[in-house]
Amino acid sequence: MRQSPEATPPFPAPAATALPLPPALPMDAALFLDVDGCLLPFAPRPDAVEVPPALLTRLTLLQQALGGALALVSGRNLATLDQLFAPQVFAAAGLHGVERRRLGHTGIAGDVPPALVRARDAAIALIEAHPGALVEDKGAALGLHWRMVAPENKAAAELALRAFAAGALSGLPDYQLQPGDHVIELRPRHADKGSAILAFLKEAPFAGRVPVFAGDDLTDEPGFRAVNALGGISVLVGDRAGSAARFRLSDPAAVHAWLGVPADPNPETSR
Ligand SMILES: O=P(O)(O)OC[C@H]1O[C@H](O[C@H]2O[C@H](CO)[C@@H](O)[C@H](O)[C@H]2O)[C@H](O)[C@@H](O)[C@@H]1O
Repeated sequence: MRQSPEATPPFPAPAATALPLPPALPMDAALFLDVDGCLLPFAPRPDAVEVPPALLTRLTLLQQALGGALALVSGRNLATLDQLFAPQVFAAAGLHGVERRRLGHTGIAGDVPPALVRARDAAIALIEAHPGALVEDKGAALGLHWRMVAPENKAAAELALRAFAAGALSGLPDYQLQPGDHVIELRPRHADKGSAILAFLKEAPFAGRVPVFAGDDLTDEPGFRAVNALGGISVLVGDRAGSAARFRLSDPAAVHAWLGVPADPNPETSR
């Protein structure tokens, strides 16, 4: 995976592949799971992902076995997470920790500043010049994607979208850039995945349990640091260098195996 300039550590980082496999999931875990790139393999577009039935069944069983202490912690918004994982409803943090909802509670959606609406409209106009690029309107956050741009045009599209996002940020004082896998996002900066995990851990049924968090991308790093500080289990998915995670799984299929999802007899449908 190519790293964004924002992610470049100031010193050579240990190879991610040197990290050990995580231990078996403790039954007193408070389990926090990133979605894209961790539970689900990447798809060409944000709306092209599907949750395999076996994964949904296993997450539901784990939620029960852990006394409800399982939460999705994602860059997607809560409404999209609920659509993806329907008919199940999980405790969840959305928009990289900005939205948070305990089971049985209603999540609070962030306000959408007018400058973000203007940025969305300008981004929609901009991507006309970059076929394959797309704008993901997440309400209080905005994703600019270039995964589907033709290989020969990808670098130019990435450059243009990153420059556009950096420019739009100047009109959004409470926002920050969130680099991700073939995406740059504008999102509120008052929360992150670490603060969301810490907030869950102050409440039942998460409080007093061993925090466990698996994720793949830069947005997951604050979550890894929060879990590490509490002596929990942080699991990098993939081989991104410079992660604070202490354990590693190679891909979503390995995450499924670790979580106890029965193997798919037809792997093409779940990868
Ligand atoms: O925190 P996550 O649950 O990992 O969400 C991070 C972003 O994931 C989505 O984008 C990524 O996945 C797409 C579907 O596989 C892919 O097409 C895209 O290239 C990836 O960047 C989602 O669309 C974003 O809103 C999330 O912030």
